[in-house]
Amino acid sequence: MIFPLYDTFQSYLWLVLVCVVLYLLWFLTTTSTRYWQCARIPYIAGRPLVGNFFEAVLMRKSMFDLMDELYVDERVRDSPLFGISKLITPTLVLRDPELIKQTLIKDATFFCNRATSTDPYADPIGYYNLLMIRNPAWKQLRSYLTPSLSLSKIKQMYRLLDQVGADMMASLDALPEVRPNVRETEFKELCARFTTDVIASTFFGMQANCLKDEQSEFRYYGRKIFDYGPVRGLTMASFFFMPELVPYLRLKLFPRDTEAFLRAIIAQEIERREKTGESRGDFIDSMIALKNNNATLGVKEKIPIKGDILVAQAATFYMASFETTSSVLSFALYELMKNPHVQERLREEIRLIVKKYGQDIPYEAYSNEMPYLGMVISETARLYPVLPFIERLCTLPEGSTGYKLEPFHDYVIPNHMPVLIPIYAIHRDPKYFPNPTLFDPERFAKENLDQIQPCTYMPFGVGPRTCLGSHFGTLQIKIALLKLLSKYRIDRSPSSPETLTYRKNAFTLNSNEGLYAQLVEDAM
Ligand code: HEM
Repeated sequence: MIFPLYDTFQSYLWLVLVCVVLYLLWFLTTTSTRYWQCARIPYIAGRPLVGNFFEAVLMRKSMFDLMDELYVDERVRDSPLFGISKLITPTLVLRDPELIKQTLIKDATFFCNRATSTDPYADPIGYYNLLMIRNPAWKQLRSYLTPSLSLSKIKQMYRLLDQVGADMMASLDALPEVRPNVRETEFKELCARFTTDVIASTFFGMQANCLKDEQSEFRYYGRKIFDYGPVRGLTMASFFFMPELVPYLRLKLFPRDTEAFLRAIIAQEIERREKTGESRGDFIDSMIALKNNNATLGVKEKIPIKGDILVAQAATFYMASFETTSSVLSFALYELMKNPHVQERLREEIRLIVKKYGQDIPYEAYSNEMPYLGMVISETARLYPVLPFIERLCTLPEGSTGYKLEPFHDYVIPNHMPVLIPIYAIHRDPKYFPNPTLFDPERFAKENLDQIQPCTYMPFGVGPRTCLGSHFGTLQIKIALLKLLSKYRIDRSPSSPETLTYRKNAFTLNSNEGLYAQLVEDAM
């Protein structure tokens, strides 16, 4: 008699267990939404487990489009800040420029770290670099590396940059003509080859030859960093969505073969210079100096800057420089093709410079004598910022209860909450930039600059953790545009896309369409 009873009891026990597990799962995966229900600010409820990034995780929508949709959602569009869920983590989005200024500039000490992270033990090259490292080591590292991109260093690199610009022109001149004096090219690949050659030549003292050789190793490994197939896409997403789990998954920021390539070439170049005593005053020399001066990172644990930690610096500059710069450059060329009146005005400015200096244009002319060139680049970076958002981690002193947003808001940001600044959406908000999808460089004319509200234009980020290479990147773009437009006019080709859609599996802005155009010889 006892056995049937026991069986029934067992079945109930299983049922209860399943219910408890399901309840725990539900409880865990909806923590974030419950947090926002209790916090008194507008929020957009996410789905259990995936939060508000479901479409991006499934690679159905680009991060740019997704963030833009959240920004204009009617539940939050009148609020200076709102809550979302990054998987199961409550995440704050700041919409209001005053709040952005207050947190990321005035109180930057508490918003200097990025939430995205990797594991210092399994992935030292991915961790010990400016993009990922956290305070206090970030501050030390930034002070070690800032001199490599000072204005005087950039001026020293100018001749090398100019030479890569000449190589780019030679590669265009070598293209077959589709009609007399007309060639066709695709800008994304051209620009990536140009910016990869620049970083190799100026920072590493090497000839990458990407513009001359389609099989160049530098281009091959560079492409692999940003080529997001399903595995690499998920790896990159993990650093952003679940940095806490990254150490257990032993993931790496750089593909393993790219890491091995960089390790080999940097070690070789350092060894060569140490043997020959050659000094070029470039980034590699600064790395050798850091090593020889026994520079360290960290306060309690002092990590010597040598070996993989040196490779990490080179890898970051490689990663942070070529894709960003080539993205803005290729979108600028695309907009110039679509807006012939802007192109003509820019060519007129360039014509005067070429008339004045011939081919030997001094470095200073780029900063002082071509305002319209600067305006075209600024407008491109507004319309096409390379990142969908800037991200930070609220990091307060031990024991602090939270960061008060008063007098702007009575919400208190808890310690360790991720904070996002949706720069793409803000750049396209008609409140700050009327008729926002119109490509209009006049917005950045000297007399109009005071109409741009602080913290509404952030293509290079904001606060002390802003881009270290903004001047260097901008100079590369200026040189490439000047060289190209002084010989060619850019016209539509039958393959030019009319409108652009963005790649769903990329963290940086990249179009699905190839940016094809015709180059019509029209030398000045
Ligand atoms: C037009 C080209 C470029 C654009 C639009 C761009 C944009 C950005 C943005 C949005 C950030 C994040 C800033 C933040 O979180 O507030 C960043 C960070 C960074 N960029 Fe750039 N970048 C460009 C070129 C470069 C170049 C050429 C280099 C180096 C040679 C570079 C090196 C870096 C570094 C090292 C960081 C991390 C800084 C830190 O965390 O301390 N960037 N960049």
